[in-house]
Amino acid sequence: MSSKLYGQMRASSSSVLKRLKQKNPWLSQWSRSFTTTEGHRPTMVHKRSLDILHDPWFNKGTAFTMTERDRLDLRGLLPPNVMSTEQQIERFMADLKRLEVQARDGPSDPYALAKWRILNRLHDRNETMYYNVLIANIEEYAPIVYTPTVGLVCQNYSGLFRRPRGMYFSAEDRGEMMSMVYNWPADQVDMIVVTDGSRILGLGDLGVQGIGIAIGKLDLYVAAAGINPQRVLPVMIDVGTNNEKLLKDPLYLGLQRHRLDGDEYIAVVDEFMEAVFTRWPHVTVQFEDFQSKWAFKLLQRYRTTYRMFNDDVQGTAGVAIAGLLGAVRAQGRPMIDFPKQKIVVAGAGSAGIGVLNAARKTMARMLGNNESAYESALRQFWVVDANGLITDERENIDPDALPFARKIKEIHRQGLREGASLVEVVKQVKPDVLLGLSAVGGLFSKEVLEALKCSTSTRPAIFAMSNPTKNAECTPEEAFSIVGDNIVFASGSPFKDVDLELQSKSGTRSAKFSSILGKFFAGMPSLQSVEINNNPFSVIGLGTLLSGSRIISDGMLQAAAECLAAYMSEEEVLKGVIYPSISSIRDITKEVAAAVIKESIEEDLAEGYREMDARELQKLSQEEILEYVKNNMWSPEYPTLVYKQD
Ligand SMILES: NC(=O)C1=CN([C@@H]2O[C@H](COP(=O)(O)OP(=O)(O)OC[C@H]3O[C@@H](n4cnc5c(N)ncnc54)[C@H](O)[C@@H]3O)[C@@H](O)[C@H]2O)C=CC1
Ligand SMILES: CC(=O)C(=O)O
Ligand SMILES: [Mg+2]
Repeated sequence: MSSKLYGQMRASSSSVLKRLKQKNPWLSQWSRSFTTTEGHRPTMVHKRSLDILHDPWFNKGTAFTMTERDRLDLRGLLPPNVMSTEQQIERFMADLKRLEVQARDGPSDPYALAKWRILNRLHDRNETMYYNVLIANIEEYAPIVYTPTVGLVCQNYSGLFRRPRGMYFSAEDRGEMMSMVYNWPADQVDMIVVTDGSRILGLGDLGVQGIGIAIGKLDLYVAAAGINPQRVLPVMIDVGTNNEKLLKDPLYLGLQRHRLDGDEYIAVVDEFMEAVFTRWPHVTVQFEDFQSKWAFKLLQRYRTTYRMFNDDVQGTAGVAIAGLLGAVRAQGRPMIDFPKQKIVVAGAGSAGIGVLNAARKTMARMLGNNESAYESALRQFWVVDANGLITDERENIDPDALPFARKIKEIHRQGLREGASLVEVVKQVKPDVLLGLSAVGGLFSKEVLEALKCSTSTRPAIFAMSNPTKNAECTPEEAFSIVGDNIVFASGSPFKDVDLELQSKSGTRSAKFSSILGKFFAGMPSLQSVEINNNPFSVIGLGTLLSGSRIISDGMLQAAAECLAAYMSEEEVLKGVIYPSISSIRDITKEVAAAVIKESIEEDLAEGYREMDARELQKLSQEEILEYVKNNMWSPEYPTLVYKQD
């Protein structure tokens, strides 16, 4: 193509772009956040021709310039019109939006799986564009790539599986993992999310199909925490499944045998950990959706030797603490009043116990951080599991739940008993907070919510944290319509906006609730409803990576929680808005990651990252740490590609 003709094409594409922007204001917003790569150092690739088009890390599709097409032997392999990134996204979005004409209602969206498929295909062919689409539309598509749709994806994975993503280590690979790990093409991996598929969201054992959760979480980490997608690795450890349906399913993709247990199970996970830390010594490994039986054991086993954390135990706890402190502030009280809160927790699994341990620790610190503070904090919790209220009369009590078992004498004085039902407990305790991590949809029934109306709090808080949407303990609509509008509400999965006719003293008014993705970067309420989800804790990964911390300490997790808690202004919190909007997720990430780095420096755990060694890190001021984080957050931009022979 002559340079004149090429120049005309560029000019015409810029006028097309202008017209597109007039028609679609969101495009202008997108292009502001998309910085040009002109003048940047080119990226060397060892591939040419079709190999590049088939590589999602390097593929730009129709956006390859004519000079690049010549340089990389792509000429003739693409339609001749060179498109701008804006045009590419416009074309893609037009396709995706076709499904949305009658489907604007989030979780019950009948096209959710179709949207996931379209996005997944884009992910397979062009990662840069995929993350541009996700970042620019995070509120809308986080519920597709993550909860609730990711749950549906995992349940249907055998049918949806097309191109493999991530790595699979199975019980059959024992003895081979140290070499297998070198089959992954990237020399650098910063973040691994690993699952054994034994407890996927609230959906139970989904075996190998649980890989979807590791993929979905990492998608958000890239979009929200600015982790480089070329350096993330979703992993499935397939030790079999105890899901009888999958064991009989001829289309099931995993090992069709019952799960390994005991020492055999540990040997597989040990081998995996050794292999990945041998090849990538600086990686952070996040354990996700392991059944509680293993979640705590593996955390104890590895946390002082490897850079790892368990998101369901520790990430959930961090975000819940931020929310619980926010709920105290929403009552117009100082955070230091947290140890006075009466908290009923439904669910004593990996997530529930993780939250309880962290809440106990936070209260104890506020009460003096001594033994008696730890003891007296325990009086603030009532824990209900599948067998009712847990007391010291319970037989075969899970050791992790043991500290929270109430003394039977004390409980009798409160008019309760071992195994008391949730509604009985709420009636007698009149709690400030009712928190659900039970995986039982509708557990906060009309009766339970009616009982909460007698709460002694000026503003009771309801955290219906179970996922996906159908497992939420109650909906915001139920909570607000039964308990009243003077509550704080947060959910684990997003709920569609609802207009409620709320009876208030001033008459009937309409309230709009919206929820967004919480845990990692919780909620985006327009009134009091918000999503609370451990997602903000991908930031732990970013903070750990950039500090080069040897391990992830309790202090680093606490620093992240406190930073998240302090993020909201007094005015917002008094309105019941206790978590920031997901649309500000990258800004929150920066702040929280900086807090994690600072803590790791203070605890003398930081060893530095790339050119920033430990000594340099220690010299950084607060502003410089923020700048350092910002400069190291990945953004989706096409690099200029230059071919280099191997
Ligand atoms: N929003 C968030 O950030 C997070 C949400 N979760 C969700 O929390 C739920 C639980 O996760 P895990 O603790 O790992 O599961 P788990 O299976 O380890 O624990 C579930 C607990 O709920 C209890 N339970 C069952 N039926 C109950 C009932 N009728 N009343 C009271 N308790 C009952 C069980 O006895 C058990 O203690 C899942 O739905 C998961 O998706 C988990 C992590 C983070
Ligand atoms: C959000 C999450 O980690 C869970 O539901 O398991
Ligand atoms: Mg999880």
